[in-house]
Amino acid sequence: MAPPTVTNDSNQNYDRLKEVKQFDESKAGVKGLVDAGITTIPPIFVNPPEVLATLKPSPSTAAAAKIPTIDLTSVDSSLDRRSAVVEQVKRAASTVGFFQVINHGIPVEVLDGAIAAMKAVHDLPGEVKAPLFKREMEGVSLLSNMDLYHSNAAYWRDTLLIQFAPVPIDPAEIPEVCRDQLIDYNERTLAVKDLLLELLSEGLGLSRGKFKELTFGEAVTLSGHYYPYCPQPDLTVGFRSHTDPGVLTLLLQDNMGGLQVKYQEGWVDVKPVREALVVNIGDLLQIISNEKYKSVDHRVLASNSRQARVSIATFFNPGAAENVYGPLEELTSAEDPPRYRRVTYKDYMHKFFNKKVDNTSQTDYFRI
Ligand SMILES: O=C(O)CCC(=O)C(=O)O
Ligand SMILES: [Fe+2]
Repeated sequence: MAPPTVTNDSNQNYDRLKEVKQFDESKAGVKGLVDAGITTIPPIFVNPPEVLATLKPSPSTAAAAKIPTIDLTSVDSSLDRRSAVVEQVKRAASTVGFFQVINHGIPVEVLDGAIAAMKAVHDLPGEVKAPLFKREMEGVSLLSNMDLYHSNAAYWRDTLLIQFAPVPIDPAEIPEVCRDQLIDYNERTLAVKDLLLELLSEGLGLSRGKFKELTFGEAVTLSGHYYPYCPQPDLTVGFRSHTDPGVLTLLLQDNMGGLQVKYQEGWVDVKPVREALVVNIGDLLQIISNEKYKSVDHRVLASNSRQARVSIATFFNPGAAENVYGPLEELTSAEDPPRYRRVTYKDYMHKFFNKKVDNTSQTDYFRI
């Protein structure tokens, strides 16, 4: 592995590595900085000018029309309903790459309980959280800036990561303030994930169980994000623009807003819809579908609202890191030859964690 690079193209006249280490070793995350009462953000968080230039609101953000809300009622009991929903899912997956689902079967109390529990963990006193801060993403960990030592700009967010599968988690590892709520939420998302994978598979003309055969969704990582108050939201981001590297992401967001999707030259807001789950296509689905489905760049803005934003992203990934994925034979032809080279899930993830903050999409690195 190449040695870590720790430069910030826009501001090199300070010791970035030293400041990055200091932040890392504080084991307090971004919330710790806010609790300490900072009024300007440390230079390691300042994003490159080409990114900052895109933070201004763009004129066309007619979000609702672009990011559809799909009603999952009766997809399991009516064939007509099912084929109508497959069409809607397929259309969203092959254009904007994002949609929201309602009537997904998870009770609203479970959704609200999960968000409240996640907020409660991040709001725990610093000394209680410090032992949870670690860089290894196994079991349960608190993490701020997973790519801290490789990236050229840090972002304004802390995350509680829980690796639920394929290796089962010992529940005792999960902090008590959120344990029951997150276990419950996680279990209930699995049925939604199974259904979505079937619908997406059907949308490509594949068998209902094709994605399951590919082990999609066997790995489950729950990421509880906390985006605290930021005194200078025009200099950094809540989370950098990226595509999700895996198969499929289910996202539960609170009502604060800030998630944006890059679509047709502009940034479109993913407006919070009560009781909905946001679904987005990951890079592996774009690759195996030979780009029939789109994994689209998205980001989260930093905000100077005093109320933190909380979201829970569940990443559904292949069951084994050694699995190799490329465009499926069924989905390529002489007229539509494979657009990507075959890659192990592990190598793909490695690239994700070492990507620079710039305006390129990660899938481009694997394009033929
Ligand atoms: O917090 C959000 O709304 C989005 C988070 C996200 O995109 C991610 O974790 O990959
Ligand atoms: Fe994402």
